[in-house]
Amino acid sequence: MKHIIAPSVLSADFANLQDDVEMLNESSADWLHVDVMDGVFVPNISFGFPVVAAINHHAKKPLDVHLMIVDPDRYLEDFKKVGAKILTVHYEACTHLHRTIAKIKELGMKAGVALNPHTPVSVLEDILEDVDLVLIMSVNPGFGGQKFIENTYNKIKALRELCAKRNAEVIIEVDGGVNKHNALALLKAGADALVAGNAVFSAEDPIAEIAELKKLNIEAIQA
Ligand SMILES: O=C(CO)[C@H](O)[C@H](O)COP(=O)(O)O
Ligand SMILES: [Fe+2]
Repeated sequence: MKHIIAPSVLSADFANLQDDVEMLNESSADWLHVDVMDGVFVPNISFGFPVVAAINHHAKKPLDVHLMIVDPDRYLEDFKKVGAKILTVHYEACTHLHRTIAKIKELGMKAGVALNPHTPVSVLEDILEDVDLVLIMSVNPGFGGQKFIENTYNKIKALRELCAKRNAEVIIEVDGGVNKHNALALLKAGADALVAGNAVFSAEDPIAEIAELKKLNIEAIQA
């Protein structure tokens, strides 16, 4: 278990992005989660390379880039150039996932694969040894601030079992509707990394909110 907290800048104030990135630098966050949406794979467009580069320019923590785009192979090198340290593609968006994962690692980034809520973890059985991270979507991707899907707990547990069966070490990340009320249960189910957008940025004191999520981590380790 790694116990990583990754606030999602999708919920930041885009007109004052530098302030929010600096706030995250000062916080106990481990990674900055960066959601790239193309308006095709998901029904929303977020931002592209110049914005990711600008975030990276001010960030003192690794960028955990979540690509919600079709045919991500076209842009892997570009995301490396703008500062991605962890690059996650969607299983549903890749025709040759094994090749895509190999290319991400060849470029010197950690390679992740994301699953939509309807996609069972079993589809990853033959790629588990090759990936560094699996991102389980706990909402349908495309927007921040959505309601957490409860079946996520079953998926985390099933993925943990699959990892044990295949003797694979992967970081299990959960993304969507995560907050201080469900975080501990997610960690206990076997999650290593939690993404939180709305919960952090809608809080009166985002730094305290992140600290609270980190504190839950400590409780989980001790449990
Ligand atoms: O990938 C995402 C949406 O597709 C975001 O990372 C996710 O939704 C985080 O936001 P919130 O915590 O507000 O649900
Ligand atoms: Fe995300």
